Amino acid sequence: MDFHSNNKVLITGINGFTGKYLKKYLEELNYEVYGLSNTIDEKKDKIFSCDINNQDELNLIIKNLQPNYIFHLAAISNVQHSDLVEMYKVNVIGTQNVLNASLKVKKYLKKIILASSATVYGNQTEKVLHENLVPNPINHYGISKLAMEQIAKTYFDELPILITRPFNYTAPGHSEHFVVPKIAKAFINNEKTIELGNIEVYREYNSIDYVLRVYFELMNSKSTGEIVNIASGKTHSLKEIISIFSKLSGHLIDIKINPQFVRKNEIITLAGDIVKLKKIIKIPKDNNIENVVNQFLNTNY
Ligand SMILES: C[C@H]1O[C@H](OP(=O)(O)OP(=O)(O)OC[C@H]2O[C@@H](n3cnc4c(=O)[nH]c(N)nc43)[C@H](O)[C@@H]2O)[C@@H](O)[C@@H](O)C1=O
Repeated sequence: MDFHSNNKVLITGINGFTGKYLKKYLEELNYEVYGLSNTIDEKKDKIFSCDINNQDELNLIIKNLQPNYIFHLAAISNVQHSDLVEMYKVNVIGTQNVLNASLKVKKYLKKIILASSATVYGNQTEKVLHENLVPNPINHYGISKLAMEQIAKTYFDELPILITRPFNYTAPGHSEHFVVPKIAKAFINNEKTIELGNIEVYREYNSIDYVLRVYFELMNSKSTGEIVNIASGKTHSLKEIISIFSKLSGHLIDIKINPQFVRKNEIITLAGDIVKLKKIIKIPKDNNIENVVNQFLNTNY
């Protein structure tokens, strides 16, 4: 008789921003959560030290673990990351390695969720981005994520893969390489000025609770062999974000434009269409920009 548990989850990049939140969320729902991390030297509890660019190491861990679900979150996620070789190696080849290793345990697997990115769309004429648009990435990060998607599609016949395209989301614990945590830190430290790049840019800044809930629902949905946005469709300009921080903190800040932070290849708007997502899952309600800002303001930096 097979005593395999059925609720074993493996998260790659478990010590990253989303990985840490997802681990906690799934453990609270009684899933058995394991992880891979390249930021630890040796195995600690259920977290294995593993570089996804080491195929042999990956094969061994995944083969022994026999997970039922895999969330592949390990990636270079900073759009401006300067080491392009590393970016392509981790985002593209790393994904191929995870999928290769997954083939060895495919009889146990119910779902592999891949975190691609909304940046694969680039700048489009459509205001709201739906999954049938032809991707048009304009930076290496988006290109690496599109390459990752294309590779994943070649495994669709063999593995239960769902490719997700998360739009921007943030929460405390997110690196200050990203704009909202950077703004939050300036407000919390009562700084007089903040230096930013392009501020006439529009992004969704979804809450982590929203994204975790969507991931969970997708993991338990029947959907595989396709691509779906993790989006809300609600965008905010950076000016608006600053004014929400001002309103909720009672603190005013001057914005200085620093050319160092101005991106040449800029995506002006990333607003996701949620029609397809809605067909697969029930959209969670808890997604409000003021709650996102308050989460930051209530955190010590
Ligand atoms: C969907 C996508 O979402 C994220 O990528 P991102 O949109 O590049 O995120 P961000 O927070 O770095 O920039 C947001 C906007 O804000 C502008 N901006 C202005 N001034 C500063 C500034 O000073 N710093 C930063 N970081 N951005 C600035 C910047 O030019 C951009 O227009 C990642 O999670 C990525 O992994 C992902 O998949």
